[in-house]
Amino acid sequence: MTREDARALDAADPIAPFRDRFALPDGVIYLDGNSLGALPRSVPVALADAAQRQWGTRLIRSWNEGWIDVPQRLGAKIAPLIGAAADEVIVGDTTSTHLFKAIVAALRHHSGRRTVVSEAGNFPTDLHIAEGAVACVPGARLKVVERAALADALDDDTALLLLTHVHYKTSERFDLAGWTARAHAAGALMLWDFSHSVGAVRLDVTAAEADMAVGCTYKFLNGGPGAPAFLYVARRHQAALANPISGWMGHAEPFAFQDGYRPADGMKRWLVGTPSILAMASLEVALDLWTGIDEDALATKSAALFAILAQAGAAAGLSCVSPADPAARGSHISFRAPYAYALTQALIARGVIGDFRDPDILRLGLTPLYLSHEDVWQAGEHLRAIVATEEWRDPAFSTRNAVT
Ligand SMILES: Cc1ncc(COP(=O)(O)O)c(C=O)c1O
Ligand SMILES: Nc1c(O)cccc1C(=O)C[C@H](N)C(=O)O
Repeated sequence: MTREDARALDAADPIAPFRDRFALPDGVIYLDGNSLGALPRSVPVALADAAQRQWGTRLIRSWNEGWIDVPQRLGAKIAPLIGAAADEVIVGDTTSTHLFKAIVAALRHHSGRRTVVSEAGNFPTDLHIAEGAVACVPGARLKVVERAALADALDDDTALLLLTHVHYKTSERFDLAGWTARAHAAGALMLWDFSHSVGAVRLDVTAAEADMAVGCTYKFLNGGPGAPAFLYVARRHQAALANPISGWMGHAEPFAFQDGYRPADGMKRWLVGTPSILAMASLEVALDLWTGIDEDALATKSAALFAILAQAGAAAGLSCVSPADPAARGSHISFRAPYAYALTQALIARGVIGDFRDPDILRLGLTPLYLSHEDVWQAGEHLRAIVATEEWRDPAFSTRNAVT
C-alpha cells in the first residue's frame, strides 16, 4: 500500500464527505473513536441552543416542549442502528446502570434459575455489575468462564447469558444470532453489551431474537463524554420484565405524585430519574448524522482501514490479536507487544492517538465516518518507523497516566 493507493481509495469512498461534519484538530490522526468518539460540528450549536434558549429562555416550560420525551425520542433514533423497533429502545443512565437493571430483572423473571453466565475478560464493568446484581437476588450466582467454556457453562440453572458482542481488547465478535440461540436452547435469556458494536458493525436484534441489549453512545455514536447509554428490551418481554430501580420517571404517571410504584407500559418503565438534558442534546444531533448512512459502505471501509493497519503492523513485526475475518471482528485493531504502553505513547507524541490496554495491547479504533484511508496509511507509517527505530525506548514514553 502506498500513499497514492490510499488516496485512490479515498477518492472512491462514498463516506468521505462525512469527515467534514466533525471538528478534528489539525495534526492529529484520531484512532480512539472506539473509546471517545470525535466531536460532531453540530454538537456545540445544539448545546448552545439547549443551554441558552431551551434552559435560559424557556426555563421549565421546556419540559413540555420536548424534554420529557427525549429518552424515547433518542431510543427511536438508535433503534435502526441495532435492528430494533422504535418502541424497543430507551436512552438514559449509563451502560453500567442498564446492565444492573437488566440482570436483576432477568433473575427475578426466571425465578427457578439462579445463574448468570459471562465471559472471563469481559469489560470489567459488565462483570463488576453482574457481581453486584447477583448479590441483590437471593440464591443467585455469577459464573465467569473462558470463551471456549461458555457453551458448556449453560445449563438448566442458567437464567441469563451476558456477553459483550465485540471484545474491547481484541475486537473479537460473537455471532449474535448463534449465541442468542444457544442461550435460548438452554432456556436462558440473552443480554448483549453492544458498546463496541453499535455504529461499528451491522446489528439486527430482531433477526437474532435477542432479548435485551445495552450500549454506550460516546464511542462510535459520538454522543460526547459520558453521553447517556441505551437499553433494548424485545417487545415480547416488555410487560413481564420489571425494572428493579423503581424511580419516579418509570412510573405510569410520574406527575400524579403517588406513594406507590406502578410501572409504566413499554420502555418507559426502565427510566429511573430525570433525564440529563444537556447530554441528551449533544447525543441527539450526533445520532442525526447516521440518517441514510449505507451500512455496507461502512463495513467495506472499516475492512479496508483494518487491512492497511494489519499490513503496517505485520511489516513492523507486531502480533495482531484481532480476527482476520471481517465478520468475526468489530471496528478496531489490536496488537500485542511487551512494549505496547511505550509504543502507544510514542504514537501519541507523533499525533497518532490510540490507546493502551493492560497489560500489553496497543488498540487502534477505525471509525469510517471521519478517518480517511490516507490518515490510516499515515498512522501505519508512524507505527513502522517507531518500531524500526525503537523510538518507543525513550524513557519519556514509559511514564504511566491515570487514564490510558
Ligand atoms: C463493553 C463496555 N461496556 C460498558 C462500558 C462502560 O460503561 P459506562 O458507560 O457505564 O461507563 C464500556 C466502556 O467504558 C465498555 O467497553
Ligand atoms: N468510558 C471511559 C472513560 O470514562 C474514561 C476512559 C475510557 C473510557 C472507555 O470508554 C473505555 C472503553 N470502554 C474501553 O473499551 O476501554
